[in-house]
Amino acid sequence: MRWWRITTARELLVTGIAPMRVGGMVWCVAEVLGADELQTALAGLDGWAGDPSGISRTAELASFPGAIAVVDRVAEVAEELDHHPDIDIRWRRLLFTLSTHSAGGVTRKDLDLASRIDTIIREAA
Ligand SMILES: C[C@H](O)[C@H](O)[C@H]1CNC2=NC(N)=NC(=O)C2=N1
Repeated sequence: MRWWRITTARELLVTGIAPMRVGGMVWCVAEVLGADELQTALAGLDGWAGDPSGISRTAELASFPGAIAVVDRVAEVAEELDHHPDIDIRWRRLLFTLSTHSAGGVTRKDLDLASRIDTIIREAA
């Protein structure tokens, strides 16, 4: 479990946990999802599978430069969200693995990032 300082309304939406105001700042806990909650959430994503310890999906792009362009775009989003995927690159095939390292498992932050990765892959196809 880990406390996140919330600076935007969007971040609040992502944690899905009741915010707490402490010393003029807003904080939320990033909590590892339960197995059932996770499976329900995975059904709304494109090709992700896994368990509360981590989720992953692959993507095959048309070319190696095409795959690297996707990685580049994912890097931008990861910086924006301050949440970073593990990425395995093999020619034009990518494997993304997500978990919240500080929480020790999959949280809403991973679901949010997964959905953003889906959009990037869809746009690249
Ligand atoms: C300080 C900063 O918020 C943390 O180091 C962030 C950066 N990106 C991260 N990404 C992931 N996947 N898990 C984390 O716990 C994490 N922590």
